[in-house]
Amino acid sequence: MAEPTLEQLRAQIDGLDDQLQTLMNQRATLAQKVAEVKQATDGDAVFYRPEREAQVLRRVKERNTGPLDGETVARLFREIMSACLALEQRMKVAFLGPEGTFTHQAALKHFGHAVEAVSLGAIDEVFREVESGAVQYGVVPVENSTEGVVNHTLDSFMDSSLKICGEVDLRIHHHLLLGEHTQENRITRIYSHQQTLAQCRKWLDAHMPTVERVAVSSNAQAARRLKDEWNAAAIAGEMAAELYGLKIMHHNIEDRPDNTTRFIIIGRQDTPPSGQDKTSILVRMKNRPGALYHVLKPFKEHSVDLTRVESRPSRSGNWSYVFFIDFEGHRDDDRVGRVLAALEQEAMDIRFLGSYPRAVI
Ligand SMILES: O=C(O)C(=O)C[C@]1(C(=O)O)C=C[C@@H](O)C=C1
Repeated sequence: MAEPTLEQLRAQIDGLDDQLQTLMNQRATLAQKVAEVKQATDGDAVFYRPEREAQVLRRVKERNTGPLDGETVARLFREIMSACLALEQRMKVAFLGPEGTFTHQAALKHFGHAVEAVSLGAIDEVFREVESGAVQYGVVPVENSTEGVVNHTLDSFMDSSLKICGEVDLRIHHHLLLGEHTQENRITRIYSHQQTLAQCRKWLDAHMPTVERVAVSSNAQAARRLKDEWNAAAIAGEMAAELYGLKIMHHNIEDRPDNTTRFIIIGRQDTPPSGQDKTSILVRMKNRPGALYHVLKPFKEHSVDLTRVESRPSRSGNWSYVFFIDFEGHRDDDRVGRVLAALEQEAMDIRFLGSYPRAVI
């Protein structure tokens, strides 16, 4: 039989597109009905449901047979759900700005593009806006695989009652960016966030040892500066390059190719179990010998896997320590309940920061 012609193949694509569009609208109509049910059962209805979204996306990946890869199909479904949720409620999500930061990218990766993303200047402002209800959720960086924790975020939790309701992992690529008037051999200054400069230290030492490195408040801020400056370069990601119309002179100049940053989503509600969850807590201990041992023992005894332990001096006196701990499981799981009960006996104070679905995309 003869191969189908271009016209025939396109006619088949048109037919499938018609069906896809009808199905997407049917799905959206169901989401609107879900919104009515939520509103009927609760006057103060919560429309965004992180546990359900994680389950939907996991199912997408599990049933996928290709040729599109699971990650790609999940991203498409991410956008469909984002658009469906926007019909239920147009959500405002604050992030550590300015626009074009990796936190901005993380916010859109997690919520899709149908939310109103609100850029704020500092991590504690993001916390404040979520607390006041001016926005429903916030996105802040928490941990970087090269430089460790983002201290501002951990500190903000010490004074806040907000809950973690999700996490996002982002592969971070840094590029050397130039404005249109600057020649590479004329660069005298390089702007970037202090953590980014640290993450590209080896590349900078090898290729630009004499150029001054200037730390600014964010990579996007560094990119934005190039508009008004000559003989300067910035290190930032692709989104900042696009947003501020800059040339990428050198791609992927980060010292470690597996450089990832972890972000968290903060909100005001608790999240029910999704089946594959993590929990974060803050534990305050007396500064006595073996404090860390006493914190970790219950996890071993009840076979709960830790994913991160950070210790910080407490700000409320010299005699206590604060541990930020992430582990596998949900607060409603029996094993996790037993660990928390055991920690209650050991600690001066425990604060539950949230149980939330493990990142899916
Ligand atoms: O299942 C729900 O609760 C819905 O509102 C539907 C839906 C979806 O589009 O699948 C939309 C938003 C929620 O965050 C979760 C899922």
